[in-house]
Amino acid sequence: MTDTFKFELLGTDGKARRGRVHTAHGAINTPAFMPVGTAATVKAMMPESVAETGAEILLGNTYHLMLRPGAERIEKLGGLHKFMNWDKPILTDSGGFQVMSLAQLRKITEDGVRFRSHIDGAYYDLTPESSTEIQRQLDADITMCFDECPALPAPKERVNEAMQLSMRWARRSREAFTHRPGYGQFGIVQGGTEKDLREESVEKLTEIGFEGYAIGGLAVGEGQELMFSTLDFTTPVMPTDKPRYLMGVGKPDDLVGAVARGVDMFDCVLPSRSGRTAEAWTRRGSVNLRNARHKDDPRPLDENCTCPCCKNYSRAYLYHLTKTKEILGLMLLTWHNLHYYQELMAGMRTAIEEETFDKFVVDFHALREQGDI
Ligand SMILES: CCOC(=O)Nc1nc2cc3nc(NC)[nH]c3cc2c(=O)[nH]1
Repeated sequence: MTDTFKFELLGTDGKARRGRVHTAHGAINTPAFMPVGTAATVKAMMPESVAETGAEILLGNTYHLMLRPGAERIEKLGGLHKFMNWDKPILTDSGGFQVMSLAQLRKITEDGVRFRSHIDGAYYDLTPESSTEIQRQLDADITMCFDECPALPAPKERVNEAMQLSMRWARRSREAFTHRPGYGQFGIVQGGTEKDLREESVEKLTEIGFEGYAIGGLAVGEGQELMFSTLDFTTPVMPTDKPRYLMGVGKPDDLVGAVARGVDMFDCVLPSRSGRTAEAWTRRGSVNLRNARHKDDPRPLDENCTCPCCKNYSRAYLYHLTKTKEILGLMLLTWHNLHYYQELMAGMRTAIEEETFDKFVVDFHALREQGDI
């Protein structure tokens, strides 16, 4: 536990960074991957199992939790850590992105967003102030600013409008934030794939001052090349003494490329969602367990993986569980995928410490080109 929120930059290798974020509920080694615990659970996983994969922080979704069971209820029950039996750090999103992707009818005004719940159709408002208050009620160690993420491709004018609105909302989010030792708030850089807009957004956010800075507005359909080129001119103008968090990313090769471009933290539903759609991620690429070629295969998913799924179960068994829609299939594949993602992050942390990150990247891609998985 720590009483002050801080980021230690422990080492670098090129633009890749090795660090540690200290929060009220513990430390997070970076580069770090955050499993997504949408409705106060990482689907198909016990929290103890999530911790066993090596995860040191989880992401909670404000939009889902405000609708059900409600932030007040979770606050009364002692906060999200107690509610879901996770005593390590939690980062909550601000709800903005999920409202735009999940809610029915939504109306954006200068004040915030009015929307209808996708659950019961009731009307709700989210503003920078109410989003920040909800995240406080959840007792999030890291609170995110309320922002607007435009879908890409979009005309520069539209991207600029969304960025300027998000910067005004960032100031209101900061003013509504309750400063407590060990708790931090991250600003969210917007600006699409436009260099000048990204630079202006960083300038405006660092003027306000946050404990960390997220890169929003990406992984929204722009493709990996445009995402990487945007990172190439965005991370260099971001503060070096604060964590950088790329939201919603990504596939293993996205993570490796983004760490190489100076990103410290990630979240993505991919490993847990793939665990429920019979897709396993391995160091050699992804494996679809619905494919009949696995029916008689006695090998584990990955001989080199040390997770309970690879240590004790064959592909034939995983294929059987998939075909029969057995719950254990969801559990084992989710566990494996989250374990693999944490192994990938641990490997990158070690490579940066040893200044062998370039070799790590070469080996990472070589294994994936060998095929035969
Ligand atoms: C996780 C904290 O994010 C927020 O509070 N706002 C926000 N969330 C995003 C989530 C995203 N997921 C993806 N791809 C899967 N892209 C995203 C962008 C944002 C964003 O700009 N802003």
